[in-house]
Amino acid sequence: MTDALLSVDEFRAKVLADLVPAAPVEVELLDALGLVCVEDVTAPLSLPRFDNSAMDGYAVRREDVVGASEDAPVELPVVGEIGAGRAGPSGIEAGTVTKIMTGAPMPHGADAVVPYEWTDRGAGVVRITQAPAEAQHIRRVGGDVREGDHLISAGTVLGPRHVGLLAAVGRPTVMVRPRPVVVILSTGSELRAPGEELGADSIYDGNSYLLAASVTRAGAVARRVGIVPDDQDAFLAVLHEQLVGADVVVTSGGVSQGDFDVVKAALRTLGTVWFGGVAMQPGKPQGFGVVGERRVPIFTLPGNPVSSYISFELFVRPALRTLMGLEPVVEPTTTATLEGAVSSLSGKRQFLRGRYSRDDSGATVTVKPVGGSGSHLVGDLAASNALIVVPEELTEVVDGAQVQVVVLDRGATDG
Ligand SMILES: Nc1nc2c(c(=O)[nH]1)N[C@H]1C(S)=C(S)[C@@H](COP(=O)(O)OP(=O)(O)OC[C@H]3O[C@@H](n4cnc5c(N)ncnc54)[C@H](O)[C@@H]3O)O[C@H]1N2
Ligand code: MOO
Repeated sequence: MTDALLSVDEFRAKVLADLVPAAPVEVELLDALGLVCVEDVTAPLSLPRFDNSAMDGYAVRREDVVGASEDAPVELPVVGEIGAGRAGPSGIEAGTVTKIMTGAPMPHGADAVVPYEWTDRGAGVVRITQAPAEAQHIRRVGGDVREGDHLISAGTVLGPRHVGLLAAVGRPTVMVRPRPVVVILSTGSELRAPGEELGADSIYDGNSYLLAASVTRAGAVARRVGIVPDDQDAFLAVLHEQLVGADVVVTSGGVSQGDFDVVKAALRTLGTVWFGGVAMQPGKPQGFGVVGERRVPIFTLPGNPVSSYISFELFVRPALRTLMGLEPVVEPTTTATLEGAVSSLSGKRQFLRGRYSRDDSGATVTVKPVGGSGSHLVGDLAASNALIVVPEELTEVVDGAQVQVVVLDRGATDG
């Protein structure tokens, strides 16, 4: 790679330049979690749908029980029972009560509810020892949401509470930006699937799992294809087969200077994928472009596991978010005090693994380096929860300095 390196920001801008949010689709409610709603949702009905009881007890006419107390209890005949969703008396006459359960519709004529605790729980005749206030324990129709109310604005990222509200007003589906389907291919003749026998020179394919889990965590759909050997024809055949229904392709490995760097060699023949270096460590060799008739975006991530993961976080994740109509991630996200000194390469943005923590007040944030800078260190990667960012111009950062950290393990909808 003799060409000048792109900066991290230049490469990310290049990746995001032509990406636009995917066309909306209608999905079932649980599939909408974490997705961007593209409709203004209004209430098709009121909540509560009808006046109903907030307590298990008796529906009464307040004027019949107004003087009730421990010293002067009122006794009234019980004319029936209304359970939530179970038919019961639709009204009560003066001088009578009906049992009523929480959520059951108020019968005509009743204007308050006396909870069981203020009575002897009588079945034929009930003894009431406390009078309810006007309309006490009645939940009014439309007291929460009125038919026609604006409930959710287009652009809202749907969380569990939105999903619950949509269901509560009877919506089985909602219009959202869909989850991109991301095909994940690991290349390397040394790779074996977990569970398979290893030869003397083979290793397990961690990357396709690392990337598939990252895709899922980002809210997209991972289609983990697994291992493709270092063979150009085999790689292109699998790629074209997998393009059906794919919105994004992510490969790992085969993009550096090696004699068997299959991804670069194969995709160069297509002429639609850029390969070059980015001024960062880990993650220098990168490729991005489009493949197939539908011009599906493809990321060719470096094979070293830490490089692959960090490249995903910096470039693929913002791309997936863009396709989903979410703001691309803005990093670094937090300033922290470095506990320990670190060194870095001049002219490259370094992303070191760290563990960051906040004190109880949340005011003091510290970050400790975890392991070294080697991009094969998956044990340390798993032990980290943040990336310490050392800017291009620095080669040393002293103990106690303020550094920028990228917080890892964010969900689909947070920054
Ligand atoms: N002469 C040069 N050699 C290398 C350079 C360079 O500039 N000049 N760059 C180095 C850097 S930096 C990186 S990063 C790697 C990237 O190499 P590739 O993308 O071609 O990846 P591979 O060679 O296929 O693999 C690198 C490394 O990662 C292991 N690997 C690959 N795939 C997986 C997987 N799915 N699961 C676990 N581990 C995987 C592979 O066995 C290698 O050890 O190139 C440097 N070399
Ligand atoms: O891009 Mo490499 O990640 O420096 O090992």
